Amino acid sequence: MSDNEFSLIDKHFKGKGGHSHPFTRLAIGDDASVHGLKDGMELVVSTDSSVENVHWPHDMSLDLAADRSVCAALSDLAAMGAEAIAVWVNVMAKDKHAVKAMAKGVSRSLRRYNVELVGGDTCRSATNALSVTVAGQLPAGTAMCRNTALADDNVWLAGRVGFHALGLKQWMSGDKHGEFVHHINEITPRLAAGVHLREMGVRCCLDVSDGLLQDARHLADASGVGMDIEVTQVPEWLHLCHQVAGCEPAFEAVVHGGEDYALLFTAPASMVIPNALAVKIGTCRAGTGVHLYRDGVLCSVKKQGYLHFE
Ligand SMILES: Nc1ncnc2c1ncn2[C@@H]1O[C@H](COP(=O)(O)OP(=O)(O)OP(=O)(O)O)[C@@H](O)[C@H]1O
Ligand SMILES: Cc1ncc(C[n+]2csc(CCOP(=O)(O)O)c2C)c(N)n1
Ligand SMILES: [Mg+2]
Repeated sequence: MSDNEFSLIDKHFKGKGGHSHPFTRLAIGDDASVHGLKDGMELVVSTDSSVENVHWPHDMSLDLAADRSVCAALSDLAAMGAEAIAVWVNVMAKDKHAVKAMAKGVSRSLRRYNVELVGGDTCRSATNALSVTVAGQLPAGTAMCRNTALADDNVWLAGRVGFHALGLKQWMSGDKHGEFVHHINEITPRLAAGVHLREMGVRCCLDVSDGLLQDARHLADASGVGMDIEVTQVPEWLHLCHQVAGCEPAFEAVVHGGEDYALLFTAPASMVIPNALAVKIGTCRAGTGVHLYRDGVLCSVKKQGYLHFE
């Protein structure tokens, strides 16, 4: 008998994620999943869509695209400092081959981070796409939010920026084996770093999906502070300048390139952050707006980061 959506779900999704978490009482198979949190814990939920030709190039393999989509969604849990505990994946596919390919990437990514697939939906669609809902938990009152930066905080970055954008540029220009291309295949949700930062007492964080400047503005605006960032302090700045033939394209990628999913966070100057975890790239100040400096010189930046409807 040929596959229909029910046999596809049984074969390719049921039991294909990471291990079950005590949070989940009922997973795939019923009308809904059932969950319960321990006293003193809070539930953190986020949802994220990825669409072919918008979030990944049409000539990228669908299992990699699905892997990336799950990781991008998990990154929002990392940004909140939550432990990932369950994922729901809606798969919208042009045909059953696409379902199988996307299921492979979903399974691989969830096993990598050992998060259970507890439900989802599978349907035919004019365009291949995924919508990924993620749930996490953390001790009540400890979530790292965007609106809690203070005027004297330092600004830190855990992870790299610019690499994904440079990889995408190479891929789109036909250079499928360019030195940066592998960065578009491997989105890393910084889950362990997020939990570590939250446990250290960090309270203000977001993940950089749309570009350093745009996301820094989100954090600064939400907190009602200004921010000064020294762009040359981002990890591997000089490497980027050398590898992409100059600091101009490196600046463009670092400032506006999204999808590296580094964690941008602020912390009081008294808080010691290990070098292995993050680098200091700036400071908050009273006022508004994000000022970018390059070797101490204020830069005038007109462009925005990634915007869906521009
Ligand atoms: N259609 C919608 N309905 C309700 N809330 C929405 C909708 N779209 C976005 N939001 C909310 O707006 C806020 C910002 O959404 P956005 O997708 O920009 O999140 P982000 O974490 O900044 O970016 P990313 O999704 O790239 O991680 C989130 O709280 C999100 O839940
Ligand atoms: C084919 C193709 N074109 C452009 C991009 C770049 N891109 C798409 S969405 C996004 C921001 C994050 O998404 P969201 O804000 O929806 O979470 C970025 C930087 C890509 N990855 N693939
Ligand atoms: Mg986010």
